[in-house]
Amino acid sequence: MLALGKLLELTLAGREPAQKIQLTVDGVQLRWLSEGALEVRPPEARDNGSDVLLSSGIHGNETAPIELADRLLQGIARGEIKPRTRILFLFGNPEAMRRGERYLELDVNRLFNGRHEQSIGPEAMRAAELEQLARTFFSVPGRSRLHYDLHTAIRGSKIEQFALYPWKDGRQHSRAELARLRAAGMEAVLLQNKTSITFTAFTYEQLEAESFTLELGKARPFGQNQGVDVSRLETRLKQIIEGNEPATESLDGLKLFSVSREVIKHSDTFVLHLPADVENFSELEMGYLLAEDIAKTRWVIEEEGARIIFPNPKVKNGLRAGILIVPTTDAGLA
Ligand SMILES: O=C(O)CCC(=O)N[C@@H](CCC(=O)O)C(=O)O
Ligand SMILES: [Zn+2]
Repeated sequence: MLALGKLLELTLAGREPAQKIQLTVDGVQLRWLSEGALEVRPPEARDNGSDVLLSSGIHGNETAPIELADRLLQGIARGEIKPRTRILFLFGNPEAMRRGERYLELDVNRLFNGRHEQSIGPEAMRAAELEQLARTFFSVPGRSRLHYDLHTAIRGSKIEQFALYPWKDGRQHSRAELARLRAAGMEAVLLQNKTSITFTAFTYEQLEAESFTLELGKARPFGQNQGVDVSRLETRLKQIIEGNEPATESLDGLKLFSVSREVIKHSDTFVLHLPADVENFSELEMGYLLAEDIAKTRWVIEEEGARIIFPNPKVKNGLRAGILIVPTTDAGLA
């Protein structure tokens, strides 16, 4: 096995490889770019013109996606997976991965689209570096661009695997990409309707990639992910990488949601009226008092069919403490 196929091992050990470029037996180039960052380039004759960014470990304790990326990269390094796409593997927050924590001081996934410029510290610098790595990778004109940012969630979920699709003014969400996600095992997609400061929002809004945050189950430590079934996603990713993806147009069984409101925590007096173990996608009744904050701010459910995802009263002031979502249709898809 090539040393660069062990990017995860290198990253967890905080080591730089002696050799930065290696070739697999069938001529695939692996190039180490920076800590937790490696580019895969197929031989020119095999290149199908697609660029795929696979990020994981943006939150250091979300290990199932990191292990999935590691398996794919090892398969490539051993010559078992034969890529026809360029691929950029990124482990988002190496120091948090080493410590088994979501983040150290700042949530990296709230520092994109320029937000890192308003902060200091290692995570702000890492977000800037990730933006630069993604910008360089997606700078070749005329190629298709796909970004999957792989996560697991803090809590259990009534819908286990789902995607979040960023938004940009004047750009329509793609039905073909949703069909691809359905085939990869996603059960629901949340269609965003405003700009954001996450990694996928950056690559979608600024780099013209088709970008998705994928939630794959509940976050657990390394080696304890038997309960997170990524088999359908893994199969689809291999097919995308090898350029032999079966055609699919079906959205059958895929639930679509849109954002009704983001619940923003404004002060330390913020209170969320939900049990600590509430699951993502839990339904909330009309009239339910969801949260209270400074200056008698009240969040009362006014939407028919409302559900909550990512409820988290512990976020820093000014950040999202949950998303209220409602069912939507496929009417706006391109
Ligand atoms: O379980 C949670 O509360 C958070 C899980 C997670 O990390 N989700 C991502 C979603 C990113 C997006 O909105 O596209 C995050 O919160 O960063
Ligand atoms: Zn995450």
